[in-house]
Amino acid sequence: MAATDSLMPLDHFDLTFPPAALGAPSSIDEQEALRISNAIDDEIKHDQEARNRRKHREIKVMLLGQAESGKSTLQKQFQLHYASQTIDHERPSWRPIVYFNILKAISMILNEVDDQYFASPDNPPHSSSSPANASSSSSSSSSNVAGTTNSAVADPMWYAELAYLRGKLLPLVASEDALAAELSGGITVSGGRTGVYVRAGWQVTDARVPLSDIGNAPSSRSYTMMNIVGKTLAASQNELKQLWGHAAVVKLLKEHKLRLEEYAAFFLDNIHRIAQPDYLPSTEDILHVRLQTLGVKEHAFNINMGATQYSCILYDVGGARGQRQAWVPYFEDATAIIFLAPISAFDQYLEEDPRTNRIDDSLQLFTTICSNKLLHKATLVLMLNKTDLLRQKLDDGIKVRKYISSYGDRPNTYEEVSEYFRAHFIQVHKRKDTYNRPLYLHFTSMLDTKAMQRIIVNVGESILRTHMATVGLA
Ligand SMILES: Nc1nc2c(ncn2[C@@H]2O[C@H](COP(=O)(O)OP(=O)(O)OP(=O)(O)O)[C@@H](O)[C@H]2O)c(=O)[nH]1
Ligand SMILES: [Mg+2]
Repeated sequence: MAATDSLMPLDHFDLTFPPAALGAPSSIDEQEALRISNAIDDEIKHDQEARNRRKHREIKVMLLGQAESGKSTLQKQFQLHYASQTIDHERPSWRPIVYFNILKAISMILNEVDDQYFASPDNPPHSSSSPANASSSSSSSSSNVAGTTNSAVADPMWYAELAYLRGKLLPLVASEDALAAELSGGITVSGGRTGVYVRAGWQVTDARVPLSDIGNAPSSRSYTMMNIVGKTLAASQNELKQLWGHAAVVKLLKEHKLRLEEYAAFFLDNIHRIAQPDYLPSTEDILHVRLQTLGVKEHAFNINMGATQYSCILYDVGGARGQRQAWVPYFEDATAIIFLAPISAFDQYLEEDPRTNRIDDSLQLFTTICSNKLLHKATLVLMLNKTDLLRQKLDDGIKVRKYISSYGDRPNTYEEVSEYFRAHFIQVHKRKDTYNRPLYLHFTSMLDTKAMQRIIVNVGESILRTHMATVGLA
């Protein structure tokens, strides 16, 4: 019978041992084997605990929101707070991007000037001879904010003045594409209205990793290109200032026929400083720069809380519609989401879909974020951003109800409008967040460094406290 037993298929055997065999080894060798096995088990447990501890000290924060909502600017504010020395290291590499922003602004101004003043064949924009008073209109205002004109028709002198300035500035504008090509490493990406894309690696992606500074390498083509643009900028700075302060341009801005990006006024107001040969971008310059993010960029730094150091990774994403599918793979691991909604954008439409109001897009996007199952463990922080621009637009008399009819007859004041938008976002959170997470909400103006540094500490603490409670360390 024993022979039959041994022929039984193996899976019919139940391997059982008497308890004594486990608890009481019968020989010295077995005792030693058990000791080693227990030691290995302890080691594995210890490793696992260390891994868990490390994991619990790792914070992953995603910055989400539509394009131009201020995500990369917030990332720079984090960098300023937690890794400020890296900003100094990066400074030179921002110089060509500042130049590029300026070239973009000038070409937008000249395009609009052409459309508005030179569209008729009677007024071709070709004259390049210096009119006797080429700068007379412009000298009346050193900044567009201050100077205004309400004349319903163009002053006849403007045509000659604008044509002259246009001719002087054309060489500068002509270098826009070449500089873009250098910055993007020869990759052409359709730029749209904003049109500032640069190759990955130009912008620092990890605040702890030193920048491989293309712009500092004296032999590089980028460096040569940047120097050419810098010299052309220095040579045309007076004409640039005249165009920027010209009554015709002031008029277009005042009538909202010319809409410039946020950075334009700041850089053009500071043109003489930027045109210096030894120009090095200030922190304020870096915060103002517009550089569209492509894909998902990681930025790593450490946060200390009490005696514990947390390693934090910020994921800064491209916010345009075509880029949003790239966010999803990062959701499951996210400790927190900081959602940015620019509430100044009530009178703007998406570049990628000109029928969609930008506030509406932000609300829809926030709805999908609140209800996304992959994000159910993430702490939610909402920043209603660009409050400085909101105030400015309301002070300029732009009416919310013209763009958002449901706003009705409510007063067009900052307090009412900001509260109206806040209520809408809170409502979305209440309705769509089935996990009943708290919502940490802040009104922000991302360029106000003093205020932002306070908010960043506050947000960091909220995220860490919630995280510690979740992983049982509180
Ligand atoms: N005035 C003002 N400008 C801001 C504010 N926040 C951001 N900006 C400016 O808005 C522009 C766009 O900001 P970014 O941080 O590049 O926007 P983003 O969300 O990263 O955009 P994408 O990378 O395209 O998704 C930059 O020129 C910033 O300087 C703000 O609160 N007030
Ligand atoms: Mg960005």
